[in-house]
Amino acid sequence: MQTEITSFFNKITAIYKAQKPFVVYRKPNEELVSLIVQNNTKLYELEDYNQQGFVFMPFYDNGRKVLFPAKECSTFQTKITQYDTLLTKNSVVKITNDNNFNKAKEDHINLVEKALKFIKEGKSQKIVLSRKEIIEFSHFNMVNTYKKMLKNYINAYVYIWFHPQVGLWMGATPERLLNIKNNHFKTMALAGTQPFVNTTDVVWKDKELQEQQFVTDFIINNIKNSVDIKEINGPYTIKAGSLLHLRTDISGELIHLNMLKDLVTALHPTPAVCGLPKNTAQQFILENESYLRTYYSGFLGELNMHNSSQLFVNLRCMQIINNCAEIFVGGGITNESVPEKEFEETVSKSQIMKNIL
Ligand SMILES: C=C(O[C@H]1C=CC=C(C(=O)O)[C@@H]1O)C(=O)O
Repeated sequence: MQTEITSFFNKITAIYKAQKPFVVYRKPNEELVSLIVQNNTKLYELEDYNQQGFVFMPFYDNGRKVLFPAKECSTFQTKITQYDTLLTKNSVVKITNDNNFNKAKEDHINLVEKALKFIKEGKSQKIVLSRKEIIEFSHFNMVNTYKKMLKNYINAYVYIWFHPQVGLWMGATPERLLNIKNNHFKTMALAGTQPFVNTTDVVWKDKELQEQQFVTDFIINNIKNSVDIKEINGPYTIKAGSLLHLRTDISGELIHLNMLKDLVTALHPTPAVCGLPKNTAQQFILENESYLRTYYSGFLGELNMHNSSQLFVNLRCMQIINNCAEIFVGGGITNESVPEKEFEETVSKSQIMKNIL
């Protein structure tokens, strides 16, 4: 078993060295780790939602929607039950210096204040604002970093995704966008954050309860005419690394089978990563965040594979560029937000990625 796992990880290293497009992923609370390797280096763009394969989708509609088509790919799988035996050698990390930290703090607080003014003028109810933190390291070991992510974030969707024309992304996301199997669907509203301190039995403030309710209401309102919602369960507290979030599960049945595109369009981007109203918030983000999100807060996953589609929102993620990790972190701003606290929340979120580097 151990040799099988070792050769699985050696394969990933070899494929990356050969610069072939690939994705390796493990779904939340599962043992199976899947590796999909595209047999050529072409960049295929998703043309319609009936295609089969693995999608990597941007936050903005104008970004490249990448598909690893099933018919151009080979799949390998392994089961990992014992995480303790996985090697966890450290990468050597240089921590960002204080000047960068202070500048990042000032910039983020200014951005949150601008959004707060916009919200208080009645132009929006919620805007999710993010920033990019750059960590420089002298040595990076992709596979060991991934092993640490697998081990530490059992209830997350943990992946590495690579295409030579797009780059190398890694993440451990707690948020499912959509799961469709036959005529059943499930999705979730995930928002609100506080640090995990020994217990999940915590009290949530009105700000977090409201920002999460915005997401639940948005999802229900946007899908209720095209699906039969059978169950709404929540909000309840979940642990994601060193943080807690509020989550509501929403599931039910599709009215007809060919609904994937309609549902994805109705859901993405939810107010968990964008805001309300959707277009106003997205415009605000585009005009005011000082960088382009590209694939952060987009989504990824299996499309029409094994009779199901399982898509996850790309959060708690980073892009590796040369000897740097660019870590993407954001949080929901409502009229009750305190700018300094919002910055601290992004610091806690980036720590989740830093812990495994
Ligand atoms: C936008 C992010 O998180 C979302 C998911 C959970 C909690 C969130 C929050 O409390 O703001 C965000 O909506 C991120 O991690 O970058």
